[in-house]
Amino acid sequence: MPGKDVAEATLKAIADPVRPGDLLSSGRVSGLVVRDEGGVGLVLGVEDLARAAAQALESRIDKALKLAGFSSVRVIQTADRSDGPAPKGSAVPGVAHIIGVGAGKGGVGKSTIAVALALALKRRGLKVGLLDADIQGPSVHILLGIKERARATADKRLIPLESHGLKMLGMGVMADPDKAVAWRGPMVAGAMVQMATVADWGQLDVLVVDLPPGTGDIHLSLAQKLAPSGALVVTTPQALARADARRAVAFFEQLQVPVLGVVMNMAGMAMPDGQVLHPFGQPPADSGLGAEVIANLPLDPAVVAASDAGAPMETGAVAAGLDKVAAQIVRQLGV
Ligand SMILES: Nc1ncnc2c1ncn2[C@@H]1O[C@H](COP(=O)(O)OP(=O)(O)OP(=O)(O)O)[C@@H](O)[C@H]1O
Repeated sequence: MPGKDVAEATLKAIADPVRPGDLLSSGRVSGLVVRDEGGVGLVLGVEDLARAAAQALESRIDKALKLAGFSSVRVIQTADRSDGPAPKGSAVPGVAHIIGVGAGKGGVGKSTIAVALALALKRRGLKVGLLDADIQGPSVHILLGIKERARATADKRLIPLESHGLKMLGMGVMADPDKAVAWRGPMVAGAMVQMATVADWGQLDVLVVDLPPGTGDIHLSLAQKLAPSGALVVTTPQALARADARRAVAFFEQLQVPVLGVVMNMAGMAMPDGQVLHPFGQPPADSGLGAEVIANLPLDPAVVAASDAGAPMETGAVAAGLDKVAAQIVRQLGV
């Protein structure tokens, strides 16, 4: 299976049609991801190319990478929006803003924080939906204690389930939740986009999307198809998790999804005698993540019990931390 070095060498061999240098040195291509199954994905900046030239370049990249041995090539064309106005709204009708919650590493509490963020936004009086985009490892329905399955309207639109004042959809509430386990990346991403777009969400102020860990097809599709207003990255203070979180921050930026902030989860654990333990290390003064740490949340055993009971906590230190995060996000998005 060809690796990232092969993809880079292939792109370096193609001259940029307008800028000096090749497709990599000119900054034309970013967000290069090579997947285990032999697929490759990248972001192609086309702001200075006419439509026909952009299409021609995309086909040239597709052909060259397939010739180099990649089984599938996914190119996302973007025009630079960095100087543009504030986000105008999502690509899902009726949904004002979409916020992705991601993490570089698994198990850092991303789904727990996605649920807690959705509840904090709801407490501010907003209409909030929650989409579990972790198609192959869904857990949001468990965290919310949902046992039913989603039904569809007569015209085949999915009806989100309602729980704890949120609307929710995800693979875990579909008729056959285990069928996605053997799906390839593009099918998984397609399922996420379908759940987001072919659902009757009604009017939502915010749709929170719990992304799978890492950087892959789902993240690319979120950026390309759903026009998210921003992303939140969750990590623990552990160096291993922070290294992956830094990659996740960089990936969102390459996809031109603004990173609204980083949540440092399990950043300390208060003992009954007042001592604070740091099982995942002390949060460093300079996180080096490339985005602002907007909350340090404690490790609270009550959160584990509440998660297992399907009754997420709406009080306590973690919920209070998320109230501050929600307030900041609402300000950033102008909701
Ligand atoms: N602040 C916290 N205090 C205590 N436990 C927590 C906290 N945040 C998350 N957890 C616990 O950590 C575990 C992992 O959380 P969660 O499933 O949300 O992580 P994740 O990053 O979404 O994992 P995955 O990558 O597998 O989807 C769960 O048992 C959860 O209850």
